[in-house]
Amino acid sequence: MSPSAGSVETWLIAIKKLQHAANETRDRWICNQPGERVPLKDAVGRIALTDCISPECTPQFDTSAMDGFAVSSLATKDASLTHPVQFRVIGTITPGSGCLDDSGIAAYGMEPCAEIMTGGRFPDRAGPLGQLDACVRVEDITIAIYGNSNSMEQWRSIIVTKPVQPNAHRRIAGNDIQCSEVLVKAGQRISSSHIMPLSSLGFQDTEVMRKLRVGIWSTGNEFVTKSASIADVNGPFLQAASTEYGAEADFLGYLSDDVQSLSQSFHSHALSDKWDVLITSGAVSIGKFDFIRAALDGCGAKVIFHGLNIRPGHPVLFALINLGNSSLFPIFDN
Ligand SMILES: Nc1nc2c(c(=O)[nH]1)N[C@H]1C(S)=C(S)[C@@H](COP(=O)(O)OP(=O)(O)OC[C@H]3O[C@@H](n4cnc5c(N)ncnc54)[C@H](O)[C@@H]3O)O[C@H]1N2
Ligand code: MOO
Repeated sequence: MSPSAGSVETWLIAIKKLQHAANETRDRWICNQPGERVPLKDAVGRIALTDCISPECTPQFDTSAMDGFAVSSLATKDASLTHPVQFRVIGTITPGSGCLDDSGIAAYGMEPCAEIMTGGRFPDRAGPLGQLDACVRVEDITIAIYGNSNSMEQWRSIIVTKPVQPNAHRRIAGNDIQCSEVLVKAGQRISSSHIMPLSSLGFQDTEVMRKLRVGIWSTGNEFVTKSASIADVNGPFLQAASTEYGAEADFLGYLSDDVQSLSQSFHSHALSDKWDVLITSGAVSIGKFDFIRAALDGCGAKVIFHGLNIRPGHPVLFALINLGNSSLFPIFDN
């Protein structure tokens, strides 16, 4: 059957048929193939084989969103320029430094505060007026230094002249990622934006499906015999586009305009199971030398569509060959 005006399908219907065939092939076969483990740096563009589940929450504990001082917000509720509140600095917390080191440091009757850097763990400490629950930014306070700079007696205090809101600049544990959250779903294409959450939870590699293997031919005696100076543009393009979409692409060479040899090439390549998808360009219209359809019919392929109401690309054809597992998807050229 040639792609006559009566047999053409709409683009939308063709895409649905294509997706249906692709989903069936994936569910029936590709998902059951063994995957491979790749380091995160090589995972972008690959399809996740399994769900990546967060083993814990991040941040694991409350952290500061600003560089400043952890104070009791309650102690600042009446703070003003005329009634400043003073806190004594009892230590410094940096990211990774863990809990506040409290070896002998005391506030000596004054409200305590802890210097805290962005990403530092909120101290589990309370002063007389309550828990050090909020961070006041370093630019919002005044620092006073007491004592002799040459002696161990030196100590610092901060002066707060405005109320600090409860939990100000405090990132709550689990705010970024919850425990058991799905970071990447099986079947999802991994993008660079997945790498940060995966890294933050200690993933160094991930399990992905093996790459789809695509075999590509260009057809036409003009390429086989090199009789004319016509450059093959579809072959290089289809390899590049397949690679861009995450496949492993092999260029299989040039096919001549001959039904028998076309049919034989399809048969042997589909049977080999070396490729998941075979793509041809050319010989798919209704010209005297357009033998793709006859060759496919000759090797028992099931044509899903041949001819769409689009221009350019009207004679495009999609077929499934069930000899091995390959789908054959010849496309037009012009
Ligand atoms: N008092 C103020 N504090 C902050 C202000 C501000 O205006 N006033 N701005 C905040 C904003 S906004 C940002 S953004 C951060 C920028 O901080 P830095 O670029 O100086 O980064 P660090 O302080 O070194 O680190 C912050 C945090 O990020 C963690 N970190 C750093 N590198 C990595 C890495 N490669 N992988 C994972 N995590 C990393 C680090 O351990 C800290 O936890 O400043 C705010 N503070
Ligand atoms: O510059 Mo910061 O990124 O607002 O958090």
